[in-house]
Amino acid sequence: MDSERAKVAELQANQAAMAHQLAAAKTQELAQRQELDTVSDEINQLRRRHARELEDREDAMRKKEREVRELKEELRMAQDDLERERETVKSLKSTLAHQSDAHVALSAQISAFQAQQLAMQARIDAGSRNGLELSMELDTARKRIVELEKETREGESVRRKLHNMVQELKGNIRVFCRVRPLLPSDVPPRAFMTSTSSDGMMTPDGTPDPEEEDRQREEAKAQIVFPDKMDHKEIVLSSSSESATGQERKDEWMFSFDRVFEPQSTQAEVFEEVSQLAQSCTDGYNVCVFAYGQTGSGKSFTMEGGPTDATAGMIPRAVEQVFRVAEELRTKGWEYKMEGQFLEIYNETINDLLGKGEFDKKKHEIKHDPKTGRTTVTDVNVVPLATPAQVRTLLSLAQSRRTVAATLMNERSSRSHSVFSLRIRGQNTLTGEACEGSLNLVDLAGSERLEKSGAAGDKDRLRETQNINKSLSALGDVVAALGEKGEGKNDKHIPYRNSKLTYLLQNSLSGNSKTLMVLNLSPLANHLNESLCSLRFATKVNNTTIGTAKKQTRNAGAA
Ligand SMILES: Nc1ncnc2c1ncn2[C@@H]1O[C@H](COP(=O)(O)OP(=O)(O)OP(=O)(O)O)[C@@H](O)[C@H]1O
Repeated sequence: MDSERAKVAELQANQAAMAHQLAAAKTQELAQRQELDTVSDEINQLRRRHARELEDREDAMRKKEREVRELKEELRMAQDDLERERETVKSLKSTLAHQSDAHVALSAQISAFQAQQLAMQARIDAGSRNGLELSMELDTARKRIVELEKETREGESVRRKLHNMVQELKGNIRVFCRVRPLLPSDVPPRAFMTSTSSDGMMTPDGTPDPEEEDRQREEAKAQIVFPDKMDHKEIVLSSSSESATGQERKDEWMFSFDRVFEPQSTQAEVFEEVSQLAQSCTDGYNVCVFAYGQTGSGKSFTMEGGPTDATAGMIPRAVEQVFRVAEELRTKGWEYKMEGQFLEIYNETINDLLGKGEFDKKKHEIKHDPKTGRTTVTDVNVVPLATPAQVRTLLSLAQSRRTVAATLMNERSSRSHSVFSLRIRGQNTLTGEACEGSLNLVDLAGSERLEKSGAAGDKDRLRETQNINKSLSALGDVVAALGEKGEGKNDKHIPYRNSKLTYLLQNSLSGNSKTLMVLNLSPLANHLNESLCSLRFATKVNNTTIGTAKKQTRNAGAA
């Protein structure tokens, strides 16, 4: 039993020891559990910290990546900038290269200019040494210019006097004669058909025969010769006919004038002779140029002319010359004012060719001022003229209004006298001189006699022709009376009032003026008698001396 007891005691002791051990193990376990809790807390804390750190790292990583991207973008932009800069540098380098070339050239130029400047300076130095001498010479030259200007003005007065003396010596009525060329219309085409054809008019193939053409043209021409090849003053007309006894009879008529123009003469050649006269009106004279002759003889062609410069007639040429002379005289102190009028005398009635409307219904009266010698016509348009172009416009306006009617002799025959008048007033601002002249350019109506014009059967044409003949014979009477007066019959009455034409031109026909008659002749054989009548009339005019032309001067400032 004891052993049992000992064993129980031992077991109890073991049990106690084991309970003790168990308690110790429980305490240890508790401690270890607490330790485990602490460790797992620590682990959790570590995990959380680690997770936070991981997050932080990832954030940092993303930030870094963003920064890297931004840096890459910046790098790309920087590279672009760099590229551009490189390009700029390249172009700047090339500009620099050019600039340096230019610089080299400019430096060379500057050197050359410097050399020139030195040379100039040397010349200026030399010049300034002569300066005094030069200014003295300049003074002398200035004085000489003043003297020369004075001499020029005096020379101009002398020229005017001499020019007018020459005109006077030539006679104050002068006559030119101009024969117009044969025109294609003078010999109709039918006339060129040979007379050997069956009907006496046609070639076998119906074309004109050139030889026949020449022969018939020669036949159509009057026999006119110009024997005076030196001075061109003579014209001889001849005709052959059969006398009553069957013998050939040759008649010859010789006339001489101041100048005879052959058919091939140009407008410029005719104007060369007229120009001197036209110039007189700027010197204060009344100048009158008439074109006289039968219808179709070339009066309008001579006075007005054709549309080209070469064919321009006396009116446009004279007007251009007056303007040109006036401009030249401006340097000598002359200031000119010009005005123009263009009238037509038709059936003894005055028409204003510059008036309004188709036909002028106003009644115009001619007035002469005995004090100024000025002629005016009431109610007509007097146009101030400043340029030759204005005159040309005025002439074409007038031309379109001229009364034209058909006659046998010229389809657009002018049946009226046209009178273009240019009045010129001059004043010399340096010498105080003043003058007033006029230029009348008259295209007379056809001078043919009644039976020739075919007018006898037509009442209106008959009246026209009678009026034309009346005024042309009145012109002849005035010229004849002026001639008698010029020969000493001082009390001789001059019948200016017998026609509108002579009354209008009274002051331009009297002894105070210069008159030129251009006799126009047709070259046709069947106009021979008419040509002879015209030549006789012109000879009567040519033999007339009507005294000395007087210059119209007035006090400066007078109207
Ligand atoms: N010198 C010339 N050169 C060339 N053609 C001319 C010449 N003279 C006149 N003519 C021409 O002759 C024709 C008749 O001339 P113009 O009309 O000048 O005659 P006119 O005498 O004025 O006649 P009218 O009395 O009918 O006015 C016109 O066709 C004109 O062009």
